[in-house]
Amino acid sequence: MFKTGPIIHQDISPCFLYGALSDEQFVIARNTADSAFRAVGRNAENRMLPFLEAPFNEECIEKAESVVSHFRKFESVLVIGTGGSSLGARTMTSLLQSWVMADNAFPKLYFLDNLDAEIFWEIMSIVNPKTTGVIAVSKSGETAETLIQVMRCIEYWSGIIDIGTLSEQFLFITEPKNNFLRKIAAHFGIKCMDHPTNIGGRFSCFSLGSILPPMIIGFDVRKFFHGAASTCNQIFLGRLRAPIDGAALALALYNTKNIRTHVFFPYGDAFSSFTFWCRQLIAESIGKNGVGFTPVYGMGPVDQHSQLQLYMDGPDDKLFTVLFEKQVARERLSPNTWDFLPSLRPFAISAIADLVSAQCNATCQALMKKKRPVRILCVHVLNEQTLGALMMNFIIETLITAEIFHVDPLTQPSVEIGKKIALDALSKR
Ligand SMILES: O=P(O)(O)OC[C@H]1O[C@](O)(CO)[C@@H](O)[C@@H]1O
Repeated sequence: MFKTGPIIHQDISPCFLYGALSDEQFVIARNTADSAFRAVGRNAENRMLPFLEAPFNEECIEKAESVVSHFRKFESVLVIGTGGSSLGARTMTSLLQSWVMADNAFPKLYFLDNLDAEIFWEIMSIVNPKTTGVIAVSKSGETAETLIQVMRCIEYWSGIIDIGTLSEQFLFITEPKNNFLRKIAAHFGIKCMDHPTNIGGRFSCFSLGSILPPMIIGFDVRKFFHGAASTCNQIFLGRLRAPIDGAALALALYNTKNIRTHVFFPYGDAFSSFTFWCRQLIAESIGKNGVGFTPVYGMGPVDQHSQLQLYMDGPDDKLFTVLFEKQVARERLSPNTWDFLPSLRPFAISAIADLVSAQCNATCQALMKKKRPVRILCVHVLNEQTLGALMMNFIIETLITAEIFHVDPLTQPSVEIGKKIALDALSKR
């Protein structure tokens, strides 16, 4: 059964307890965030935000299902794509990868999302083209990192398998436009599936190119969609204020404390890819016209031992979002084994999950005592449903923040400048 009702819990009270922010400062920002939220609601009603509708649409799941079993036959699947054409899929996959790889039931997924000659050729030396599928995802079909890796793969595969069977192993997901990926597909007879033209990369986590790779390794996408759709409903029905209050908090801190940095500090490795996805969402959607928040990634507890000193005692210019999953104790303790070291009794009588939870709490308390603004986002368990809820929550929070700062969240015009310079330089070789 799917759980209904809010499945994520946000607590912003730590910002007020020790005076990082006053109630009055927050209330002013909350009024602004409320009217920005109403504007987002109007845009949604006018169907200008199709990605909010995406998790209500099973058609996309059915399209993915039509090719999932084909790709499950391979030993390995390479997923080529970058930015929003990879981060959503990676985030979903990271929930499963560890146990899936352990039982070998599904292909091993390799994400070629960065471009690195060493890693690319290392992966080529590991996989067997005869038993490896390739999925390339690019909305534009024109992204340099994606194209060059697709081209090298086709050359490499052609040297080993019959070129006529490339169509069996390759699949491209791209807009239905006459882009480079489509042209390559037409030339080699490779199957193409449509990426929605009206949904940009970082908002495409509920679209085919993002859901297909995790589905190949057993991700339950229906639960994921349900988590996102029910959270979307809760928010627009006024039953979940988390994204509105999150945006209000950021605005209040921006105005009163000049805060421009947003540190994500999750406890739980499974949050790691999610945080990278959030980073693109916040950076590309809001960072324009001289405004924006610089998203910073940390991971607890490990980064307590690298970044926390700065966060506690360095410049007071950051908002901290601590993400926490209530981890369950998995071990049977045998405290008597450690009777010879009485000082270690706290660890002898506690599970690893208990220590993680205590450390998360301690970090929040310590930051609060230093009057650093902290909000805590907690899920009971990080699974497909809560991940969908979290992603929807941050998408809506980002839309509200963009509305507050009068920037268009759907574009990233400045990224194009560098792309053009790189392409011009290569063309002159
Ligand atoms: O899906 P595409 O068109 O290959 O784009 C990949 C990524 O590149 C960008 O356009 C710019 O970095 C991102 O917004 C996008 O997610």
